[in-house]
Amino acid sequence: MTVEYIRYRIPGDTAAFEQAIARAARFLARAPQCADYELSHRTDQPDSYLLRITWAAGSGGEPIPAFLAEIEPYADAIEERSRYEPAEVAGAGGSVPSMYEWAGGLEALERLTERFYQLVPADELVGPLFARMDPGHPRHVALWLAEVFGGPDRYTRERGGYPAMLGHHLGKAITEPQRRRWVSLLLDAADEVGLPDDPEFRAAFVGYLEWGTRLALANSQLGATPPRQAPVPHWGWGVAPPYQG
Ligand code: HEM
Repeated sequence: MTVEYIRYRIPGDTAAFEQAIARAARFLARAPQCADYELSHRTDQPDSYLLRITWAAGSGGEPIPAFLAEIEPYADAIEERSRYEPAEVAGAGGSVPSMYEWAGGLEALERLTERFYQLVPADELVGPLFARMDPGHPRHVALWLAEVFGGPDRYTRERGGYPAMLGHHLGKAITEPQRRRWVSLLLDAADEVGLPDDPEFRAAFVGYLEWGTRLALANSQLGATPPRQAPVPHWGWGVAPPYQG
């Protein structure tokens, strides 16, 4: 993930500038390589603006021609344009903890997946799928969940990110009863290891599991052609944005 900052000084019509950026932003909103964006202006210098664009992990921030065409008239007003990579220090601030923090961090997610993969082998529906499971599997899935729920991006850096995760499911032909059992066993494990059981956390947690397992099922069917490249999804407390094709 990279974050691009574009700092503008607009001596003239700031309303026209904001409208131009709003038009340009429609193209950011539709671009899969854009994870987030925000325009703000300096409190003590209202003609000084900062456009922040967060490029999705693994995307490289490929140019978006329609977006660039809209901001082109303000090219001379750019005072600084630079890209940053997030360092290790990150958080959501004091107001809203990430689901990762709320769950208890990596240690709690590892307890969850360790217990889950103790339950799995004995299960007649999903056990056979995991017969040749890599011994590091519980830890790898914990790293994935950590990244999804707002923790460090270690699955991307250490395990190959979305393409690797997808590769593990391709051709497995997961059935709906297996999917349901997978979710059910994971929730049993969540209760057993004492993951937070408040309504808000569990609603968001189950929301991700439903979404993720339904994708895993679809992607695992013979002949499925899921996207081979995509960022690791980031799941938060609210609802998922609408699927726009
Ligand atoms: C939210 C849903 C899911 C998540 C987050 C998830 C996560 C993962 C991850 C991260 C891996 C790769 C681990 C590694 O890097 O070594 C993996 C592999 C795998 N997953 Fe899933 N998975 C999900 C759903 C499912 C479902 C529903 C099934 C089957 C019922 C399934 C079966 C498997 C199998 C068989 C492997 C390969 C295990 C091995 O042989 O090492 N997954 N999963």
